[in-house]
Formats: sequence, structure tokens, C-alpha cells
Amino acid sequence: MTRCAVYGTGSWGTAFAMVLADAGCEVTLWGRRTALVDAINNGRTNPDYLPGIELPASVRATTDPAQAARGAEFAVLAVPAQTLRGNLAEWAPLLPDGTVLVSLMKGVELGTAKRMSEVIEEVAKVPAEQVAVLTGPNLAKEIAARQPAAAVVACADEAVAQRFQTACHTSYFRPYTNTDVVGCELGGAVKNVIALAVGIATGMGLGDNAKASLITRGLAETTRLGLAMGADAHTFAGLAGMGDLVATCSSPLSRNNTFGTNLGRGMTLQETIAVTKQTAEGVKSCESVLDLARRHGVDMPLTETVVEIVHEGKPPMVALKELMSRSAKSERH
Ligand SMILES: NC(=O)c1ccc[n+]([C@@H]2O[C@H](COP(=O)([O-])OP(=O)(O)OC[C@H]3O[C@@H](n4cnc5c(N)ncnc54)[C@H](O)[C@@H]3O)[C@@H](O)[C@H]2O)c1
Ligand SMILES: O=P(O)(O)OC[C@H](O)CO
Repeated sequence: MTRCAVYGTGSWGTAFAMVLADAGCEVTLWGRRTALVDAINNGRTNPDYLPGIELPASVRATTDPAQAARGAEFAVLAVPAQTLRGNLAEWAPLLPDGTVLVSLMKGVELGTAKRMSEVIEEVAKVPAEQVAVLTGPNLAKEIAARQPAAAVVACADEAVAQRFQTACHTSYFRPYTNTDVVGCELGGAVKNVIALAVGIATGMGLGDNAKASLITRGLAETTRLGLAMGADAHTFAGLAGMGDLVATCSSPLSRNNTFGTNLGRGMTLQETIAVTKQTAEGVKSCESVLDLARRHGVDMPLTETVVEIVHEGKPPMVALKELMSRSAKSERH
């Protein structure tokens, strides 16, 4: 039986542990808090993140990262993007040689502007061929309810991607492989920023035309950044690009979308943070995505606008007027 360690008992770590268990893997979830780990082991539920969902018996939980690591063929990482570096420094020495590290995270590190797979390679001191990324339109609550979804497993080594594809393929979860790790990770990270923009538009009472325009131009700027960073344009038309944008920007289950909606309704950043119980990666990653854009000389007006609204207090109505009065351009720009 394939052994998997899943680090992070939040919404996605727990839901994805279910997927792995349903696919026939033996799964050990690592969590920080004893009370939650006990609830998972004794009550077979995660009351804090997925209340009402019964977890399969082959999912066990522990607060001991070494116990989670024991015999793991795959170590799946599902913590916030900005804490990964510190967390992994503690966990990496515990992993067996050859363990494949899989990122579930959709963010870019602040300060370094590194993608999650780059942070993993650097901290765990493993080659790119030992790091995979799982991404796509995967709202945790829907997956935990075993509603059908497709996803992408990206790895520089296609054979490794195929191994993990097999490990997580179930009747309701259909993973495809891709070797464009850069494109897949950027698709996941930037869609959170665009979901903030779409949420803000919703909160302002703007219509579906405005939201469709944001999604489409958001994809255009994501693709521009991706091409500058060596990604394959096709990736952005796939599950990691368009697929995830559509799911995240249209679903009230999305934390980024909801965060934006609250801001667009007029809540302050602090008020919005206070009512947000889970990780909305775009709030921090919008700054690192803009950092990446500047490092690569790419124009990303929507990302820039999200940074201005979220972190610089620009009123959404002022931002809207500025976006609409930008100089006229060709769509291929
Ligand atoms: N929830 C989804 O639908 C979903 C789907 C796909 C990808 N993702 C991505 O997965 C990643 C994790 O998101 P999530 O939804 O599970 O978030 P979450 O907020 O539900 O859970 C985060 C988990 O990380 C833990 N954590 C927080 N700070 C920590 C720290 N300093 N050290 C160790 N652990 C810490 C929390 O206790 C919690 O268990 C994010 O990058 C997100 O973008 C989420
Ligand atoms: O809830 P969000 O905004 O983090 O989005 C969840 C997933 O990334 C959707 O694929």
C-alpha cells in the first residue's frame, strides 16, 4: 500500500487526505494541535475545517512530524505558502531518502518571489524531479463531498507525475499530468489575486460583464507573466489556468473571492481579516506576484490594482475608474 504523509490539517490537507485514502493509500496527517488530531483519530471528523464530513479509516493523524514521515513515498504539503519555508526546514530531515514532495499550495513567497516548488527544492535540498505540484479547480469542500473534479499533477519528471497521478486517482477525482511546473504554479497563485479582484467587483455590485472581463484579462496577464518565465501558453488554457480561475472566481466557497467581496462592500482590510477564518493566499501573494512581474518586466495592471486596494487603501471605485481609463490597447498586448 502506498504510504503518504500529508502536512496540514486545514481544509485542503484534510480533503486531499480523503482523496488519497479513497485511492487506496495509507495516509498520516500531521497537525499542529492535539485537540484536532484527537478529533480526527477518535471522531473521524475534522470539526474545525470540514465539519460533518466522515474521514476514511485509513486516514490517521499525529502531531509528530517524524511519525507522519515514516515510510512515506509521498510527502504532501498543505500549509500556508508563507509558513512553508520554516515548516519544511523542520520536516525535511525526517523524510526517507527519495520521498517525493508534493505542493498543494497556491502562493508565491514574499520577499524572495519564489514559487512553492522552488522553496521546496531549496529547503529540502532535492532535485526538481523529486518535487510535484497538484493544482486545478479544487474547492476543498466540494472534493470532501466527493463531487467530481479534475486536477493537474505537474512535475519536471513525467514518470513521477504519473506515479502521483495513480496515487490520487479516484472515481470522483481525475488528475492529469503536465511537465510545465512553472505554468501550473503561476496559474494557481495568480488566480487567487484575480479572484480577489472579481470578489471586489461583486461587493461593489458590478455585473457579470465586468466579472467576465476581469477573469479574461486576468488570464491574459497571468499568461504574459508565465511566458516571460518560460511557461507553456497552453497550460493557461487548461485546468491550472482557466479551470481554476472559473471555479475560484465564480464560487462563494472561495476564500479569496469572499475576501474580495467583503472589501468591495466597504469593509476595511483589518475587518476583512478578522472575519476570514482560513487562508486566503492572494492577500499576501498579490504582493509577491507583483514583485515577480516587476522582476520580469511584465505589465500586470489587475494585480497592481489589487495590491493598491488591499494594501494601500485605494478605494475600489477610484481603482475602477483608473483601470477603465487606461490607454486603449490591442487585445494581444
Ligand atoms: N481550501 C481549498 O479549497 C484549497 C484548494 C486548493 C489549494 N489550496 C491551497 O492549499 C494551501 C492550504 O490551504 P487550506 O485551504 O488548507 O488552508 P486552511 O486555512 O484551511 O488550513 C491551513 C492549515 O495550515 C496550518 N497552519 C497555519 N499556520 C501554520 C504554521 N505557521 N505552521 C504550520 N501549520 C500552519 C493551519 O493550522 C491549518 O491546518 C493554500 O496554499 C491554498 O491556496 C486550498
Ligand atoms: O478558497 P480559495 O480561494 O483558496 O480557492 C480554493 C482553490 O484554490 C480552488 O481551486
